[in-house]
Amino acid sequence: MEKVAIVTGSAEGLGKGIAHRLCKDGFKVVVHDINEPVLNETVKEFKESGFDVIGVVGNVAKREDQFNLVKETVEHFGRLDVFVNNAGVDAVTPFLQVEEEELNRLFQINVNGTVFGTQAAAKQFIKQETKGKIINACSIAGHESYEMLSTYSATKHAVRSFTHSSAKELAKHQITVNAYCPGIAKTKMWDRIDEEMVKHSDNLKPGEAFEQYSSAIALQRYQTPEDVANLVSFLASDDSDYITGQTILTDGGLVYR
Ligand SMILES: NC(=O)C1=CN([C@@H]2O[C@H](COP(=O)(O)OP(=O)(O)OC[C@H]3O[C@@H](n4cnc5c(N)ncnc54)[C@H](O)[C@@H]3O)[C@@H](O)[C@H]2O)C=CC1
Ligand SMILES: CC(=O)C(C)=O
Repeated sequence: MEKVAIVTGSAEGLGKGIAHRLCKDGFKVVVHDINEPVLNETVKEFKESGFDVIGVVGNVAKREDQFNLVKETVEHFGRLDVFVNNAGVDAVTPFLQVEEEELNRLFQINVNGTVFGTQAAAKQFIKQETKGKIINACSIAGHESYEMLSTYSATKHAVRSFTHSSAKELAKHQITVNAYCPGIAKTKMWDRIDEEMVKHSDNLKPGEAFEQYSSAIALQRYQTPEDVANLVSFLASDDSDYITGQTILTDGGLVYR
């Protein structure tokens, strides 16, 4: 029996890399994103590679969209086995200038989105009477708090906490909840972070914030979506069945916990 996985925010970036890897691992995959045109391109590309995928448009911050995502998945593929809460957004702001709009936007997407996704997936696993795997996007910023990234870091600390508490509550249903904590990956997220850090600095040039963060990586290279997907592939596999409530760093040696 082929298993079914959902990856939120997977039209591009780390999510796309994760969805691609799960397809290669033999999963039927639901590619999901708020950005419909890019989502359609990714679904087309995956289908041309022979992968069994569908695309669903939605906003993780909306509870109804998250439950609808699971409903559409089950209607199409008949079941759900893995839910990856990958979608997330960033903000670069000096702490004294952080406004309510930023706090609401980041918490609604990064935290509420993860909670709603976890609830929707767990209810489906319980209904199916099967084990299930929930895998959350945390970050090095869920273990360490960064200057100019205070709201973002707070949301990722919250994701880490929800990973722990939901894992404790859902374990009796044989549902595991774990998180991957990437370091510095050159996706559009880091392009935006670099651009904003330059704006808030007197001496940084474009690319230099990314270079500064990357230069601290022990393995001496920035992260690729494949690096992240390697960990998520393991967390989605039966080999991780005895692991729950863990928020695992995959950062090339940057934050040590
Ligand atoms: N890039 C990095 O270095 C790191 C990224 N992460 C986390 O990994 C995850 C993926 O990051 P990236 O791929 O770098 O980001 P990205 O910005 O490159 O891609 C994010 C994707 O999520 C989608 N998305 C955004 N808001 C959404 C919403 N409300 N509903 C549905 N989809 C939405 C976007 O359209 C985009 O396709 C995020 O949770 C991020 O916080 C964690 C650590 C490091
Ligand atoms: C984007 C991100 O999680 C960091 C801290 O680089």
